[in-house]
Amino acid sequence: MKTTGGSDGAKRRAGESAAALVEPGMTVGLGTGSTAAHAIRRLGERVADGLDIEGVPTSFDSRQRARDAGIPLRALEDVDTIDLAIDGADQVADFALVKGGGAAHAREKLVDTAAERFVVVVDSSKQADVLSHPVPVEVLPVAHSVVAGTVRDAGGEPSLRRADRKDGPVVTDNGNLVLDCEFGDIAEPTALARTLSEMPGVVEHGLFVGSADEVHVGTDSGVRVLERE
Ligand SMILES: O=C(CO)[C@H](O)[C@H](O)COP(=O)(O)O
Repeated sequence: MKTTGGSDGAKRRAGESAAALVEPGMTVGLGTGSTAAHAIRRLGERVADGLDIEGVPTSFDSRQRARDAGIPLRALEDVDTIDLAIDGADQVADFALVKGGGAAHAREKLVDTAAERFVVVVDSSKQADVLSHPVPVEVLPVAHSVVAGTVRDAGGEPSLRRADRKDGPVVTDNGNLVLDCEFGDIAEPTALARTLSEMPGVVEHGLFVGSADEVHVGTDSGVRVLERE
């Protein structure tokens, strides 16, 4: 798993803080990434102590982690309600997020948006006044050149995500490709999200606007909890 952002201790504190919100009987969305992994590990410990929950993974990686942690799982297609989702982010500004550093944002958006309560877990290096992180855009493989052109027309600079340990592109859990799209400062994330969603060939993009209810920010000494009013 790629790791970005701040210290592992800060990520652990954020993940464990969110895991403490889970109550018996809940169906819990399990996010992807190194911070969400701490929440999954902690939930596994609570399950071993008798907590009765079901997890809904957002990726191959989070499913493997949850299995290893001993969390009973349900597939996304078998679930109609999710009580609480815990997921990481690449950048957070005023409850708007850029996600998809692990190329899992399509399923993450399904799970996180469906959840009654969506709790974001980050370390403080992910906080910003204005979003500026490149936006991952998952595209149908045949569409990557066309979408790259459309992104340029919209003022972005796309770059096909390449795999580290393989020649060629990253292929998502859904069999698609990812364009990381640089837009500079994103002053109006809602408008950009709509523009990206309307592009033919786009499966899902990593701008999450209006879905996060809480952000648990891990620091070197504790956790700051931000709640949306
Ligand atoms: O969106 C994601 C995966 O698609 C991750 O949640 C995001 O990349 C943050 O990861 P990490 O906690 O490892 O920094």
